[in-house]
Amino acid sequence: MVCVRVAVRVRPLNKREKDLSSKVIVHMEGKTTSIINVKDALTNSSEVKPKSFTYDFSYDSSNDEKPNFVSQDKVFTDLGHDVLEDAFEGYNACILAYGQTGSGKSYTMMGNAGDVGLIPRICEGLFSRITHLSQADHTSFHTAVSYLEIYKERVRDLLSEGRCLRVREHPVEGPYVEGLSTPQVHSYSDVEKLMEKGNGSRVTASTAMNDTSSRSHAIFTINFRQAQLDAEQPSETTSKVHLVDLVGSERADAARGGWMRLKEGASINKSLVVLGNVISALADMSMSGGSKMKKKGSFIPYRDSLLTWLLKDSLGGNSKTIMIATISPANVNYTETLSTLRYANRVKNIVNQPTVNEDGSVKIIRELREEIANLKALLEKGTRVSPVGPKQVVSVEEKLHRNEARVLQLTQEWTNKWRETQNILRSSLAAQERSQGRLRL
Ligand SMILES: Nc1ncnc2c1ncn2[C@@H]1O[C@H](COP(=O)(O)OP(=O)(O)OP(=O)(O)O)[C@@H](O)[C@H]1O
Repeated sequence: MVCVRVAVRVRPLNKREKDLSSKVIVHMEGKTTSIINVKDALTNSSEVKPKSFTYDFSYDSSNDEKPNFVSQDKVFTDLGHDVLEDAFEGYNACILAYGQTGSGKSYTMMGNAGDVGLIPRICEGLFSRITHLSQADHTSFHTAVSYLEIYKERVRDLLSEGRCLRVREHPVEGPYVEGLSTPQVHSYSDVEKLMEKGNGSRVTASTAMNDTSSRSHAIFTINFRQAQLDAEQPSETTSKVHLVDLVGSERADAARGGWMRLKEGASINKSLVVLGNVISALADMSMSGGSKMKKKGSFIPYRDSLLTWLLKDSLGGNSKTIMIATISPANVNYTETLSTLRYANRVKNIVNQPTVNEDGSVKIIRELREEIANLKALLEKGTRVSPVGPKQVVSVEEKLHRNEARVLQLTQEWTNKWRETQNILRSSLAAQERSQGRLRL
């Protein structure tokens, strides 16, 4: 069981805030983020105390001349590296960016040209590790990505011209988007092209806080599988990495900037309200050690919005999850910033149960091998000091032979499947190279 980790990141003052002669009211020291209400400070300075919150990380990106300034690279080193580590160990991982419009969610997740964010850095890191590992041993990798947005409670496939799709639930695998494009990718440049295509399809609008404000939740997912045959012991794990840029968290308010149509506002609001409800229910449950849920028979309302339904595993389930809450440093955004800090504080209490996603037959082979080792130890003991009767030794021997035969058969089946996958991979790579004119025949 692990808690959701939370990072808070403050951006520099933007033009609008500077034009309003805004004051910087957010300060960070170590893991602590403090906020002062400037209005209070002006009326009665002696009684005003900053409100302080402690998170796993407090990132000050407000001024690159400050000694504690946190760059895109530092965010990746702290958080992105862990996500890569999780993926290679076979865990699911998720990063969610939450915050007011224009506070830096897209900057943190996607970034700007020349100053890219977590998603491109994680994908680049993934392929540089794959290249390194493929040279060192016989591991094979399969990577596919998808990119969708949820706009007005509808899922749009960003890799397929924004086609609207339905969400369904598989009895074992859980919720999924039916017909979502999940192209296989062989290199970082493959991913770059897809990201560019997807980003171009996102619904954006100009707001008072942000010239290109995203009006939807965007979920970029990496489906990653690795398989290896080491000393006749196969290993195969899969990992799903969700990288999520949520819509601005301010309340739906038609008066704010005058840009938000009511219907859009209401549905954007709805999914964030449900996300808040899910987070509250999960936080309450973990704070009461699970007893509250059992007693009240209540449930987590994942299905009340598409966002929470699709992210069910990431929130309270099988995933190592990180939330990055982005905030503005300016006094004009005091109320929104304080609400984001409180929200992030609540998320810290969510407990997840990540497990390594191991292939079913590989798991059986590993368990059988463990049992074989135990049986052998038992037999050895039996022949030396004879603690078990001869009849029992025979049954242990029989069991040992049965297990060894089963391991041999399963390993053979798995190896055939592995070789087949490698062949498919090789021919798909060759086809791609041919189509790009790189292969000289
Ligand atoms: N840490 C930062 N350093 C420098 N510039 C930043 C930082 N964070 C955000 N910005 C800039 O602020 C502007 C708004 O940021 P961004 O688009 O990431 O906000 P957002 O939270 O995704 O907003 P929305 O919800 O409206 O999509 C952009 O021009 C971005 O480049």
